[in-house]
Amino acid sequence: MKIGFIGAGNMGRAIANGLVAKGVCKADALQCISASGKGSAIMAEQTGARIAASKKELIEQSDVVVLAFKPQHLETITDEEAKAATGKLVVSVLAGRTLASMKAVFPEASNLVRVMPNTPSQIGKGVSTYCFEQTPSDSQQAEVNELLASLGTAYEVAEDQLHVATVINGCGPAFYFRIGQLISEAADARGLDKDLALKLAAETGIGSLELMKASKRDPKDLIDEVVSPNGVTHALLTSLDRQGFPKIIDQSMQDAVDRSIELSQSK
Ligand SMILES: NC(=O)C1=CN([C@@H]2O[C@H](COP(=O)(O)OP(=O)(O)OC[C@H]3O[C@@H](n4cnc5c(N)ncnc54)[C@H](O)[C@@H]3O)[C@@H](O)[C@H]2O)C=CC1
Ligand SMILES: O=C(O)[C@@H]1CCC=N1
Repeated sequence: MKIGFIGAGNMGRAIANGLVAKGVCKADALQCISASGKGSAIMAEQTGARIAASKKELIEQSDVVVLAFKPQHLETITDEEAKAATGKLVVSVLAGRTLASMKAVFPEASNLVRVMPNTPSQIGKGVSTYCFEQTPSDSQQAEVNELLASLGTAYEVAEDQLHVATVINGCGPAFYFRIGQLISEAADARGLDKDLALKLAAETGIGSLELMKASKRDPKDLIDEVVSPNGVTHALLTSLDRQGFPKIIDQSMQDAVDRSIELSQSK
């Protein structure tokens, strides 16, 4: 499978690295192009991908075209470039950009896939959500399965669910990193070494979330196992609730969903 990346920033490189690491794509089957040439130079160095001379050439020489630039730039694809995608599978990771807006730009593509991946794909621990524009052929489904499996796990969702899914799995890593950052800063301020605090936070996070996933138990039951009556966890959770933590989570998710909807309506 020959894959071409238009855009070679954080996400494009995370995917390309995953593909090469899992052997889905040999380096000589990968191409990339970026706006300034900086991202594509890094991707080329990391993966062995070839840097294409133009987007048109990249599209012509790829079986699958991955759009990995900023959502606002979808309409910078020219008619000539779009024509080169006739009969090809076009995969977009552009947050908020709908299948309809992709179809308007790439009317002759064989099929379109909208994917929301995340940065842990860099280490094969990503999770992606995705939807097809048309019911995929067996080979299209197989190609997308193979591509996404190289990044981690993947779940198909209806397109109208992608706004919420984006916040959970696309933005989610930043949420957990922010928690780690705040915990380590608070620990440091109270005399615990910052690096040790970050390790403790990361390993506790990994262990707790693995337990939640493996046990399939209601998070409330898992919380109850930790809380001792009037103990330390009780103090922590009561303080969080008193300060409006549930409302903060709910409102911040709404604000992010609203931004995703806004992006889907923008040109
Ligand atoms: N960073 C993340 O965690 C995630 C990002 N995404 C999506 O991935 C896309 C890329 O995001 P990042 O990699 O974080 O951004 P980035 O800023 O790191 O990379 C963007 C890349 O696109 C290139 N580019 C800019 N304008 C271009 C144009 N007109 N034609 C071709 N290439 C162009 C840039 O040179 C750069 O290589 C965005 O649409 C974002 O919504 C989706 C899921 C997660
Ligand atoms: O911040 C963004 O818009 C993208 C989508 C999910 C992660 N990064």
